[in-house]
Amino acid sequence: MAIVRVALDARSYDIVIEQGALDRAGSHLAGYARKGRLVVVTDAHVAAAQLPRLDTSLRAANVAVEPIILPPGEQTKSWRHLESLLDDLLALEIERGDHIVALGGGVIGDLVGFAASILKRGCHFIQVPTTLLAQVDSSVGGKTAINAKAGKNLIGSFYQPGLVLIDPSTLDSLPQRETRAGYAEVLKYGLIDDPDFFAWCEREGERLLAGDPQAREYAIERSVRAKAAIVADDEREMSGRRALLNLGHTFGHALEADTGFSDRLLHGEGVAAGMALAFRYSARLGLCPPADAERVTAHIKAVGLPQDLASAHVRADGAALVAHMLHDKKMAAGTLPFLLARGIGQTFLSKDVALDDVAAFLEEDRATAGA
Ligand SMILES: NC(=O)c1ccc[n+]([C@@H]2O[C@H](COP(=O)([O-])OP(=O)(O)OC[C@H]3O[C@@H](n4cnc5c(N)ncnc54)[C@H](O)[C@@H]3O)[C@@H](O)[C@H]2O)c1
Ligand SMILES: O=C(O)C(=O)C[C@@H](O)[C@H](O)[C@H](O)COP(=O)(O)O
Ligand SMILES: [Zn+2]
Repeated sequence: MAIVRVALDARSYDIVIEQGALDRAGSHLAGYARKGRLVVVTDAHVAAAQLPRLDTSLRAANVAVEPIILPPGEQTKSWRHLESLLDDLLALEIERGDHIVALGGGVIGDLVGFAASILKRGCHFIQVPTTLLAQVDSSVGGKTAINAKAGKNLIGSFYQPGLVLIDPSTLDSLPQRETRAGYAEVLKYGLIDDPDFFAWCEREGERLLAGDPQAREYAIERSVRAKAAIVADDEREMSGRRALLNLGHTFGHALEADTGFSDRLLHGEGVAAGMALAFRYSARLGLCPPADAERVTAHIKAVGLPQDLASAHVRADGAALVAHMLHDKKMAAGTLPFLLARGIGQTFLSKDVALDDVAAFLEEDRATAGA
């Protein structure tokens, strides 16, 4: 078992990583139950694959689980589902002191975190992430959100959980495509500022994707340690440090928006293509050695993730994709700070990017990839 602390003064909390933790949920979570019950919000896939483990363990500790089961998928991060979730929580007479458990991937974590942050002006919540993406990224750091017509994650809050309980064995039931998408956010930590970790991913990534328990636990712990340190330093993305976690996301969110947030392109797939594009754009600007951009592109392709517009199945032109980027939350005074790289492990926030140049690059990149 490993415990990583997210140090945020009164909002500090632990991330517990333990193989089989769901089967010991009684000992981890019973202390958070009021009147012998815990409300657990999950989606239909996770309810089938993992909820019984949590339920059995909590029942043995005399805690009844009150489940709220939502439809799976990105479309659930919406006003409609937020409203019905809030109504369901109120019907269960949730009090401000109660803890709501988010059992699932990033969709459930982001939605439940946002609901908890506004219900009765703030109830406690606990993250029990069940996808690789949620275990290495979304369950940590307190970004909560739903999507709006105008774009991704545009309505939300910073609201930290009280505990993150990670059981890597929940990934045994995760579809391979979802594991691969989550791997993009693992790679991200190496590309931001940890070139040794990127090299580890090049050597051991296939073992991690194949479900090797040691590789999985190593990658989860190394990722959450990296994220916890960044969040402790810049909780609300004010200093620029936390913005590094957005590597590949300005491109990625625009690609996701182009697909209408459908399952044609998962978040992690958009981020994978977005990181490869960010490295190639950095190389085109003369900032990054072309060999590094090629290495990043090659690894992303080798693990079966999209690395350009064609492999992300995006047909929109550069200008249309840039129009989506105008909704990015980093936009300030009419300019969009962009995550670029001077090399692998050397990501930085640039304020010198012209969006018409980004549009031109996207068209060139599409033509080069097709050539
Ligand atoms: N808040 C943050 O810091 C942050 C960080 C990264 C991503 N995100 C958000 O996270 C979302 C993506 O999260 P995700 O990739 O976890 O997707 P997801 O929550 O949609 O889960 C992916 C799919 O896997 C299923 N699933 C989950 N766990 C399972 C399990 N153990 N066994 C079987 N099936 C399982 C789900 O039902 C779903 O169909 C996006 O909306 C993204 O914006 C947020
Ligand atoms: O935690 C962060 O900070 C991140 O940026 C993590 C990202 O992986 C995540 O997708 C996040 O939701 C994107 O944030 P946004 O502010 O661009 O919506
Ligand atoms: Zn992300």
